[in-house]
Amino acid sequence: MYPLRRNRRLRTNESIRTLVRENIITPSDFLVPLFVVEGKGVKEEIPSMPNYFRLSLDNLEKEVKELWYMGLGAVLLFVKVPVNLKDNKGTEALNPDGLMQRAIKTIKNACPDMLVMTDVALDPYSSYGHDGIVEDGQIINDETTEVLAEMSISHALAGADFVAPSDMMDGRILTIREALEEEGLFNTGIMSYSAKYASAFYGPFRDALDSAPGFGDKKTYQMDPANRFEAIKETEMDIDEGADIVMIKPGLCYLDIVREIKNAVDVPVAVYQVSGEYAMVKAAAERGWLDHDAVMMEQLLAIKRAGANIIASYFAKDAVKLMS
Ligand SMILES: NCc1[nH]cc(CCC(=O)O)c1CC(=O)O
Ligand SMILES: [Mg+2]
Repeated sequence: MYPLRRNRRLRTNESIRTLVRENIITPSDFLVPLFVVEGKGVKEEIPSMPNYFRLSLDNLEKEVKELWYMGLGAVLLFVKVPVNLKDNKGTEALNPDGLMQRAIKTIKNACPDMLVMTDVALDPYSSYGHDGIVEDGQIINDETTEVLAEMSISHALAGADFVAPSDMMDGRILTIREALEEEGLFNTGIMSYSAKYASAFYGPFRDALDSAPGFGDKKTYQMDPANRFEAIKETEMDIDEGADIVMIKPGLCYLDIVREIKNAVDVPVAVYQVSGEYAMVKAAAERGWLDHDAVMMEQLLAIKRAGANIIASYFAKDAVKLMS
């Protein structure tokens, strides 16, 4: 073929590189995770997540308006629940006047078109820091899915557009879908964390919400990082049960899974670039060991190239600022 084919011709300068580029990152790729806390005027930096904050409702409102102005139109909400409100069954999760429910209303009042997705899992509400109800040291599956369904209804009634179950109980998508239908909430979407691995990359997130498991680990419900075919099975089952969007989590270490699932399914695929992935880049950049912006964009692009239609990322604002 050489010299008829010289691949470097397509790399000669930025204009030709731009012209033939296969993937680009745009603001509409992002889903922005937000951490909400009680209080007024609160904007606390999360120690293991530099430049990322827990926000009280007043600051949440400001943040959401800023995101909207930047072209970021979708958020994923997490709440930090006061310790005295935690119990084994996550009772506070169903409080119609709870922090999550107020956060949803605050956003919808301030910015009605902002797409609001909510985390559905017991861990921030659980006195054990687990994603399910605990009995004799075990995480009970079916009772937990009933609570998750009630939680989903509560979020939907408060105004959530999508609920996002992140717990990995079996059958919870069907239980949630049926419960929403029964309540007439047939327009509420479900983004399922369908292939969620038992990963060590969630550490900073658990600091952010004070939600680390009080005993054991999450390996009896989250997936084994060694497994690949299981991710497809989990995802196909969630689609059959009624998931509108599926998600793979974490991102970077699991891009083989992302591509595999993208090729196998016909629903939008989301990828969560998790807290530990964010922390690694921030830490190395603080030491001057990596170029923050270049590494950030390379990682986001790799996630998109692997097949992500939606990227949940703590870098969303940093990335969009860099584009403008
Ligand atoms: N339901 C818990 C949940 N939802 C999202 C994350 C992690 C997100 C991140 O690390 O950024 C976790 C942590 C966990 O499973 O322990
Ligand atoms: Mg499953």
